[in-house]
Amino acid sequence: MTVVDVRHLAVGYDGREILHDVSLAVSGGEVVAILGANGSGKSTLIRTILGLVPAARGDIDLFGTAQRKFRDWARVGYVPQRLGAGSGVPATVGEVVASGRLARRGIFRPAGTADRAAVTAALEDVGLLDRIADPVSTLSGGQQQRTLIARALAGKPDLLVLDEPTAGVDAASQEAFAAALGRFAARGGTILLVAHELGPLRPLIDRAVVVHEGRIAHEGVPPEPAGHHADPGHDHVHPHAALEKAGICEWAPADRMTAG
Ligand SMILES: Nc1ncnc2c1ncn2[C@@H]1O[C@H](COP(=O)(O)OP(=O)(O)OP(=O)(O)O)[C@@H](O)[C@H]1O
Repeated sequence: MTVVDVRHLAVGYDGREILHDVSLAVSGGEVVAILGANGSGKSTLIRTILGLVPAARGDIDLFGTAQRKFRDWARVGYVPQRLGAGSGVPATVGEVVASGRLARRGIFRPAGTADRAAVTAALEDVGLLDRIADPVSTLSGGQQQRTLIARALAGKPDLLVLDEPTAGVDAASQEAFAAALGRFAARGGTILLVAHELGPLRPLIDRAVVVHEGRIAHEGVPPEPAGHHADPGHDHVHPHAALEKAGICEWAPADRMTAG
């Protein structure tokens, strides 16, 4: 079953077109990474898929239903770029994760046993159960990101959409994050994620889609790990030239890899 089907999508802001004729299909159980340089339109693509940004042209289907008629949003979990450092959110980790249950239970019905169990399981999954009562503001950036994935997992979605989940996140959190996503994928979940660098997520990725200047420039296996490109005999003439052009080859100097 095709979980996300995007056809000939064009999107713009204030009359300036950002995405031009983008088509992308994600099958059930697939893990797809959207790669590309800063400003290429990756976030715009997933935000349009989620209905957060209107499309100028083209069609989007979710789980076989036209997005404008789609109502089953509980099947979709979204992990945004980050909570925002110093946003002063007074909520506890447990409350943030519990908010991921709202689409499942409805705002006016109190949380039940299933909701509490889902919150506990999701926090356990990302290794933060011991922080359930702590204010999120006391967590590190990486732990806050893990709280956001726990919030999405608590809703028991079939599709997880993540925007740069590991950008600027400490190594321990990246590993915990990758493990939680791996378990979600192993249960048959579908993942669509935006990334600059795949890092520990690489083994999970079935397919990489490279967005360059608002178009899909390349689609296929994820780019080679840094070690291969760092080989002194490596002449940089390789099938991933499109990736290099898009500025996302992972061996690129760090100063060209500014996090978005
Ligand atoms: N709400 C908005 N209003 C106007 N322009 C926007 C808006 N959001 C994004 N843009 C512009 O659209 C272009 C694509 O942005 P987008 O965030 O989709 O890129 P990206 O590939 O996700 O970049 P990054 O890796 O930096 O997050 C950029 O030029 C950006 O400035």
